[in-house]
Amino acid sequence: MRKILSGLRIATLEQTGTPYGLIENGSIGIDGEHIAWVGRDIPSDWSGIGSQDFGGRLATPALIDCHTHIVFGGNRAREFEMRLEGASYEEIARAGGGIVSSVKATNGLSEDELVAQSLPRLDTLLAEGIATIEIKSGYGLNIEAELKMLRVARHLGTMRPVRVLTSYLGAHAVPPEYRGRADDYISEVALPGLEAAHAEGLVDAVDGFCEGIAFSPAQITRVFEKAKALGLPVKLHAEQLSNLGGAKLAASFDALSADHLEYLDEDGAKAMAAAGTVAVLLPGAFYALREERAPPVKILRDAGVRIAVATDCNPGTSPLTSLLLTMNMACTLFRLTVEEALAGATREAAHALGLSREIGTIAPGKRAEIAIWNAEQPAELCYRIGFNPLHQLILKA
Ligand SMILES: O=C(O)CC[C@@H]1NC(=O)NC1=O
Ligand SMILES: [Fe+3]
Repeated sequence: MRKILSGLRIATLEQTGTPYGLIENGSIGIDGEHIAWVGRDIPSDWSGIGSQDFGGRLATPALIDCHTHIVFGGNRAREFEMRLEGASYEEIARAGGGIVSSVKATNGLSEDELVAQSLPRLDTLLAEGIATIEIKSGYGLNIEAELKMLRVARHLGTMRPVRVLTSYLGAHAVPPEYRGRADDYISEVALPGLEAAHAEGLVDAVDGFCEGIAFSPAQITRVFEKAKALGLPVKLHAEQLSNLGGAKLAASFDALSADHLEYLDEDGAKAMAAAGTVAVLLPGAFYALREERAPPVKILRDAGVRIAVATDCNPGTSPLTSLLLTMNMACTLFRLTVEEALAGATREAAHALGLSREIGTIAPGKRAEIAIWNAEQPAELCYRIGFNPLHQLILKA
């Protein structure tokens, strides 16, 4: 089936030299699930095809949230209060709270209950024009529970018109029963869990948390070696609270992305640029933890590192279910330009998921996943705080 979308200001996000790859008063030809053409003039062989006029509205690629932990049970509102009373995120984690408390809440739920608790977060995100989302495990921390989380993520993708990419995050935190024995946890849970998840077709990428309160570069290396042996791409939570060289380690495995990066240095940025590893910035966690050190955006720009932005939706450091607000935070807190923030939630997010051939810009051959906004300027998508101007999400002809 063919269809023409006309009367649009099209922010293609193609890197044409024109800001946003913008096409004024443009049209988009859709053939089935793919874009056939984009431009100001309708090709002659499309003259008899039905056209829908959008009266000058802004069109962008459908949004992509490339870093979320939306599958989890319970909430961490009490920790929010503890932080208001002066406790730090790390103190709470070392005292047995943090990720481990979400593990207890998650492992007490059945697969159906976990789906039911995660679906409202997915629906809230999708309402803002998202067509692709990455969902991590990491709140199970035993083999069966990690598999359950990934099955829930896969199931969510069958319940809504969304593409779900899963990331195995068994190396998220050391559970209490392995306290002081992180290497044993990697040997007895994280690695066999990854093998089992891969065997069941549940894993699209492998992630880890490289931090003093989580896993060392050497322990992450063991997980990444296993991922490599299984032919799986990797990504890494790196340099969030300190610099352990996680970004450089990720780049050495040609990682799809290194995420957070508040403590990234020039050496790490250069390694990321050389490997094509995308910097995924997560302003929700920076905001929620009231961090004072922002990611070194100038170093990333100067090194030529691709920059994506994502919600990092999780119960502890970023209970954020708005990619539009994330884009606003990326501009306001990290000083990204509007074009960088919008590219970060489309084109660059696609690169962070290894999907840049299929999605992330409006161009012939790409998937016909297009967000139409009640807006004219791309900046309207970033400057508002808590307003959703989505008019319509197009997913095929
Ligand atoms: O606190 C949580 O529940 C997750 C925190 C989240 N995970 C991670 O590796 N970094 C984060 O900010
Ligand atoms: Fe995260």
